[in-house]
Amino acid sequence: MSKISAWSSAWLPFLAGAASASLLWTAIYLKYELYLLGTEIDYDSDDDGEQDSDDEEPQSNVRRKRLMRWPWDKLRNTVIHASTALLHISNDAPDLETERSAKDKTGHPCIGAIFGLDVGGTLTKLVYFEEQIHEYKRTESSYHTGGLMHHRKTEQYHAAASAFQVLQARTDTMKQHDDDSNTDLHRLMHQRIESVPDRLDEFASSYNIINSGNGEALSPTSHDTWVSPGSVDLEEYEFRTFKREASASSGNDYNSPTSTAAAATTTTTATTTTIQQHPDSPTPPIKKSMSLVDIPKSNQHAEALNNFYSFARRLDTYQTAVKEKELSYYSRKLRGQFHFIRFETRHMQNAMNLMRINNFHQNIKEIGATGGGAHKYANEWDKNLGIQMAKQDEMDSLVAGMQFVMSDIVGECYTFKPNDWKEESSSSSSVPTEEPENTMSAAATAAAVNGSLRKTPSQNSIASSDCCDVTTAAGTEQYSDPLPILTEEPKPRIDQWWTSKKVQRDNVMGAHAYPYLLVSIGTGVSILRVDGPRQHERVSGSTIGGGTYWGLCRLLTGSDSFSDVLNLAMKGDPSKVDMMVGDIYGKNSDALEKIGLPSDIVASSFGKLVAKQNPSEDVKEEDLARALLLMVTNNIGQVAHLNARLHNTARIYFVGTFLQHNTISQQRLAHAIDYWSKGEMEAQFLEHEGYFGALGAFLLNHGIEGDVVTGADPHHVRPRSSRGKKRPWIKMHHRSNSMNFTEL
Ligand SMILES: Nc1ncnc2c1ncn2[C@@H]1O[C@H](COP(=O)(O)OP(=O)(O)O)[C@@H](O)[C@H]1O
Ligand SMILES: CC(C)(COP(=O)(O)O)[C@@H](O)C(=O)NCCC(=O)O
Repeated sequence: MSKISAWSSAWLPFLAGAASASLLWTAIYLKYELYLLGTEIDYDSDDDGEQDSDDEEPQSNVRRKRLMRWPWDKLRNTVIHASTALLHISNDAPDLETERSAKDKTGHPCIGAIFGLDVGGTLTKLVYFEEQIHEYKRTESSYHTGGLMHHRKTEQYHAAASAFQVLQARTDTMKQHDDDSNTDLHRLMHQRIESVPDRLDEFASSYNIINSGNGEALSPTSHDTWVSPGSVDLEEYEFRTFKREASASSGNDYNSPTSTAAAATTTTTATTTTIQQHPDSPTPPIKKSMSLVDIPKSNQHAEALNNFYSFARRLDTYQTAVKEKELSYYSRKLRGQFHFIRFETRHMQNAMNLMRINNFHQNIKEIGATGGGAHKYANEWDKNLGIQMAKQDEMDSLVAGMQFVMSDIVGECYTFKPNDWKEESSSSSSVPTEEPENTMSAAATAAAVNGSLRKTPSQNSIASSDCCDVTTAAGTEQYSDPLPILTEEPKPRIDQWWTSKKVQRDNVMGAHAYPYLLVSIGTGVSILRVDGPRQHERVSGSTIGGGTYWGLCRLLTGSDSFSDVLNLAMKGDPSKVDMMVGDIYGKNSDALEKIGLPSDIVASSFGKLVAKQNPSEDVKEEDLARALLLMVTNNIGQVAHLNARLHNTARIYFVGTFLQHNTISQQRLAHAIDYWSKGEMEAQFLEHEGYFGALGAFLLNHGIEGDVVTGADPHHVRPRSSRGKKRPWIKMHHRSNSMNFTEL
């Protein structure tokens, strides 16, 4: 004890002195820190995350401040800027050359294979593919447990799930032109959870689907609740598209991880080794992934992919880009999920910045790309991101993407019919009553997908080629007359079309599908005649397209959102600005009968404004938005109809983002084509209308094309020459709508 007191009396004064000195230093230091912190808040008080101009020549304390900046400050800037996609590439970003050489090194993850890009005049569309591991596991186990029949049944469930989700969500979103509906998302997510393949039976029972287990066709127990795909076509389809690698027959162990990798590297060549599998043949060996898409599976790749997927899942928080969740679908052919994103091309710089700030560019070496912007922006992408655009032809991509979707999704196509339109079939007990467009029930969808809706006799002229299903596609060399003669003259039904209803159409595949006219309404309009898989020609176009409408609307209305403009147009009254035939001739003129024009159709779009003292008097923005929409749409319809006549195509598919959520134009086009063709032609629309280019770029970049895309037997596609006509004039006269007289 005495020893301790002696020790403390000797050391205590020293320890106390040291402690007080350290307290003093700490106080001085803290005061200095607080001073700096105060100055630092002032330093970036505008909170813009940008360095102010006086930073160029910093004072010594400012230099010190910058070193001491709180880490969250930088983080916050990144988050804020990234979330609004307004970030400028910082000067201290990694050197692109270093990144580029890293990408070139073997083994560096390159995830560009999952993308397809379409850079258009107004919008850039991005498609990405998410391979689904669960799916092939399920497929594999279904072979072992339930056999081939069970496998086919599960395929059908899944196809139905995809179709149902897309159709249902789209039907709902069309009620309201809302880009990003959380309600839809919530509902979709709920459905998707239910459709997890591992819980397939619960999923099926939740929709009252009979799972008899004997391979019979699926049938809904209640047509009010579920969509059943046309069972026959799906079963056939299954056998036509089943792929087996050539190496499968050489006894590979498809379950071993090494063979999975080997299989993955050769999957793209599987397109040439399609084997027709008959139901009675022995259970085939199956590889781990049946996806045609070649996505390498190293850990590094998996991590890079996961990074991107989790980013993309959050993408709806970004203002400039929209992820179209209602369009996501599971591809039966490629065994994975497709997702769809778009942003305005004028925000390209921000999009590149966003990729850079999230470091995605480090893992992307090349990307399948199409559209004019794939050429225009190729150098910028290379320079800023080190990403090469693997350019795919715009029209090839469009056709490939469209035909792929039509062979992959049940119920992709639809048209509009006037409300007095009735089904032909008398067995209407199983056919639900259709409801007007925008309220199409699941039941109507179900019947439509089943192909149970029939045309009226006056529509039968095109029914023979229109209502065939995928199964009848291959093997039959029947070419119906594209423009058959009508026995009875259908009456024009102008008024009813304004409340026309959405009617599903079977996806016409194979030889019966051709020829058809494809009208792409993007910024401008391109018109193609399609004669077969990869057999198409751009026959015409029009400068009056979606860009015309949107550009003029920005001038004429105060709106700067396309969906707002569509909402305006819904409320508008075009007769406030359009001059009707009756306005010129008087209401009941006999002369009108002679020239064959009713008095209540438009004689001149916007013509009424000519006669008014003050053109804007009693005219609202919504009237302008509506009249303009009809003007542009009528013009497109007319050009399309004339081209369909010229090129002998009874079916006209209208695609392009101009039509997205744009029921007015779709109804109008359906009416216009029916009216002008006297019922001989039909306008059809597709649920993924704006994304075929991007999807096609993805597919073509993987070499997925031809019969794999279309489901058609190429031997049964009528070659162009078989029509015995060469049409050299097409190239000369119809390629462009904007005449260039000096060249003629
Ligand atoms: N959210 C939107 N923003 C801008 N335009 C839109 C939007 N939604 C639909 N559109 C219409 O779609 C057109 C672009 O269609 P799209 O097929 O993407 O063509 P492109 O490839 O030329 O950009 C626009 O000109 C406009 O009429
Ligand atoms: C030039 C285009 C092919 C570009 O396609 P888009 O981005 O408009 O979808 C298209 O705008 C177009 O075909 N315009 C009409 C040109 C004409 O036929 O006169």
